[in-house]
Amino acid sequence: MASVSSINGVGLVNPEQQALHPKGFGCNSSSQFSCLRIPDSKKYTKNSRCSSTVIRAVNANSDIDFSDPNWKQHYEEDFEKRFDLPHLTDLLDLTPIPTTFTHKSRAADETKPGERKNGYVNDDDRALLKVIKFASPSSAGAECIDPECSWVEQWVHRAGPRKNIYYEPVGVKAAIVTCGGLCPGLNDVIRQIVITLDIYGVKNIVGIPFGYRGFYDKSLSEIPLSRRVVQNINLAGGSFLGVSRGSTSVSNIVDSIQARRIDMLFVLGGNGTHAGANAIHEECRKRKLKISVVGVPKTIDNDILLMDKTFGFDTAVEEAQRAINSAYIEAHSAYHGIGLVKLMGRSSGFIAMHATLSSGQIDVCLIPEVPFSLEGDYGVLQHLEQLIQTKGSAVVCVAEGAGQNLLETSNATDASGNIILGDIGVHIQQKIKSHFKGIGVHADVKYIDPTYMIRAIRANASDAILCTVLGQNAVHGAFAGYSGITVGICNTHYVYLPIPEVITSPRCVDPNSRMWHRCLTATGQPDFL
Ligand SMILES: Nc1ncnc2c1ncn2[C@@H]1O[C@H](COP(=O)(O)OP(=O)(O)OP(=O)(O)O)[C@@H](O)[C@H]1O
Ligand SMILES: O=P(O)(O)OC[C@H]1O[C@](O)(CO)[C@@H](O)[C@@H]1O
Ligand SMILES: [Mg+2]
Repeated sequence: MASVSSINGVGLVNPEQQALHPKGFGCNSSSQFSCLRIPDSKKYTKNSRCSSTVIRAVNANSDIDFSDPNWKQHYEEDFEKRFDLPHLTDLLDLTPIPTTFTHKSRAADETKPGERKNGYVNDDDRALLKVIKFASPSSAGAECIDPECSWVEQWVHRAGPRKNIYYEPVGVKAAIVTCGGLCPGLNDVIRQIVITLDIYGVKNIVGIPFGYRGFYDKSLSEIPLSRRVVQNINLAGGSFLGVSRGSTSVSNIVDSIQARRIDMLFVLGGNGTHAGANAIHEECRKRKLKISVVGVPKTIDNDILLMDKTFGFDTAVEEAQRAINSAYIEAHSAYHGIGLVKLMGRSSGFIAMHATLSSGQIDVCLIPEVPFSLEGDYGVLQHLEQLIQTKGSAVVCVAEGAGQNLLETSNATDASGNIILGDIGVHIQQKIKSHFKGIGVHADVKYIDPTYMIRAIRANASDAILCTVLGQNAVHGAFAGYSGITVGICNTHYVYLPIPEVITSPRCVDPNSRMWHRCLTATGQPDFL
């Protein structure tokens, strides 16, 4: 179990600075390099956008002395410490009790005591975070730690129910809160957390309404939750509890948690929400409270580090197909038709990239991680001109965070401090229209912005499964006595991760990755610079 000092604080809200601050997570690493430590100076770059410059592994590890024959051992030990999970017993003297969580397997113990089917996970079980051994730094998408690209083992903690727990379920009050923007699957996670708590024997379960606001807005009351209440909530999109952006000081939130006598807090949200959850966890530790704070990462943007994917992403990609297909049909049915679809993705182009790959109908995919020009010989407009000449139509997919350098920025922020982006979709639409008018060529431009429609729907089957497992594991993590952790899926295995490790920056598409290259192969688009 971790000592406080082994947890990298990554500049989260400190006690002096607890009020919310403007932020715009600089996109400093890609999925490929996500496990590597980002130099402190590069963390939480205020209001910077997702950069196309991926920090290559070797640069990120420039503080390692590779001439030391034991560097790998040091790295692996350091990694183990970084991914150690904060536990209530780090600060409190607690005695575990046998778990109350069992599967309903009849003959279980009495006949074969050694063969219980309840399958508890051992605290020392680990999952391997990275599974490819790159032969050379020049291998496509290589993630290297040293210049030779040696094999280094990086293990993270396996999620699941433990044999011993640190709470007597009957006395537990558990709370669930959903923050940030909407995301398909929020209700599935809420539902599964309630059901799993119920199986442990927890009777006092509440929802905090409208995100962190529910902790300080006196006009909002807790929502009692039970199996019966949540039974069908997964059939609808949105959040049964409501969401919000913006907040009060962490100290006020923890005062509220204490006043409500909450023992376990399940926090569903993106990187901002997780920064808040970690700050709440740190404040609880400071006050020596026996409270477990467990996150469940939520974002259609898929921009949380280290995870295969976050829930809601699959659904978003699937729903985006409807918009892309409409744009394609409009474009192909019109004389010189150009379809343009804007998809969400503030810092990362995962939705745009995957929707492009999935649809097979996109000619140009534009994402925040890859800079592009509209004008000029190599610009997007010139390429569209060629497509109109050769194919007679074209379809463009753009992520909302793409090409922000082409727009005038206001520096305005939302209630959570996220920069309000310029509308790249409208900008490109106007540019296409004026370009074709300027060259005297007819073009029929149809712009579709399905962003909120994509976010508000219910989870598809694959996301619903992910939500179910994450919800269960969140509860197992809290009963196991962990706090300041989040749940995720790494290489198809379910794991617990210390919150700071997943929010040092948004996860971004690596322009050198095989996936982006596959996307380029699918569209046939050139570089636009
Ligand atoms: N650094 C921080 N410390 C404490 N609380 C934070 C921090 N950043 C954001 N929050 C709070 O977390 C909540 C959600 O943050 P935010 O609006 O950025 O959404 P998010 O969790 O990043 O999700 P989304 O993916 O929808 O943007 C807000 O109530 C916000 O005030
Ligand atoms: O309009 P809202 O609710 O602030 O949310 C918009 C943001 O939500 C996200 O989907 C993240 O959840 C971003 O891609 C987008 O910028
Ligand atoms: Mg966010």
